[in-house]
Amino acid sequence: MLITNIKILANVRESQHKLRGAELGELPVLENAFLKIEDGKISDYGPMDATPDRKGDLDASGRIVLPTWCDSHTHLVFASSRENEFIDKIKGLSYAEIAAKGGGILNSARKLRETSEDELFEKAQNRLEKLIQLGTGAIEIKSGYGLSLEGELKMLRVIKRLKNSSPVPIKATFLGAHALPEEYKNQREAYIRLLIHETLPILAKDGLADYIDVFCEQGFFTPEETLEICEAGKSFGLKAKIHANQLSISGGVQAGMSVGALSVDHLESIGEEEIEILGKENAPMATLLPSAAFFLRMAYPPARQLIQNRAAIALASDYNPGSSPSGNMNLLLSLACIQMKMLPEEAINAATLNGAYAMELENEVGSISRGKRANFILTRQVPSLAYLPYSFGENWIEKVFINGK
Ligand SMILES: N=CN[C@@H](CCC(=O)O)C(=O)O
Ligand SMILES: [Zn+2]
Repeated sequence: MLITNIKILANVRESQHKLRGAELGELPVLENAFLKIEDGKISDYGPMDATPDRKGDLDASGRIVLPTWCDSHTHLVFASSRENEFIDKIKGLSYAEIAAKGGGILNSARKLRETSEDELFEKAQNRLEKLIQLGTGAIEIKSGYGLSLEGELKMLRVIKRLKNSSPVPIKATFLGAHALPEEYKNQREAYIRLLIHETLPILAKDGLADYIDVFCEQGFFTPEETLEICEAGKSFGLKAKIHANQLSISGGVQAGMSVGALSVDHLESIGEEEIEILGKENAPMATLLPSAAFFLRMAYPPARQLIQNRAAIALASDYNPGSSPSGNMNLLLSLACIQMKMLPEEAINAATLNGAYAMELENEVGSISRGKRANFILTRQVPSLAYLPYSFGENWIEKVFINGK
């Protein structure tokens, strides 16, 4: 397939690396370009005057082509929505107060227990199909609503089925340490032992997870526990992706740095020390989830300061029923620009190439590069790239291509 007369072909890269600091603002584009796809992969691209066949199969005049979104942090597998808590929040209860009275993650865990594996799979598959139509072309999905040996394995098996049935690449993360389950209320150590000595060996043997995650937060898991769990994951070959500094300065960034995490995610509550750590060359990806801050009416992560200090930033949806009941990456792009003052180029890089790095999928997706999957978005006729985050809520997508289809 040959697409011709593309007004702007965005994020075109012959070579690449993880984008830090000012590099996030550099989005390579080609104007009046063509894109060629063979066997589901990008085989060529270039300026229109360099193509011998100017007719092509699809005329993209006036329209932009950009890589699909790489959503590196989601909780896509869950049993049901939690709009009753949404009402509680409107009435003034905080996320922590809702969690303390048995809502939140524990509420989702109760519902998951009553839901069959097949039903969970169908619901998640349905959500994933909708996300693909909204431009998501690679995704990470966490467990963490099982909170028992059987429950966590059930979630991870659902994610494995999604991997096998979906056309987009998927990474699975074990988040058994998402909350202390009710039955273990007064037995933290026993629950951590269950995660490390019983659950991890089984899921590793069955190849059910790529990464390990811990909710490192006051009232959830301490930095010491986070380290212990992540080190155990590491011994089974699972790199860490940590829920860090969402509700408080939790020590999650330091834990992530010391365990060599692939990413530390959230970062609504960070200070100078954490920002400095994240600017180091070997620091984990700082994954920002502005739709969770939006939904919970919390302060947004300090994206500008992070960029100034050379952090590598990815943007992800955090799609989950409690703090971000939307996986819409287009809206997220607008939130990143409007609320965190990221420039459109920075936000697009963070939601594509850096998102791919946060899932170790950088050789498959995240940019328009020869040999990568032909996963890209074709927009409707739009005036410019900046129009995409500017026109928040508008559906400017004409078509989403996955593996060239
Ligand atoms: N903060 C922890 N986990 C999710 C929320 C999960 C839930 O509320 O169900 C998050 O990333 O925001
Ligand atoms: Zn999350």
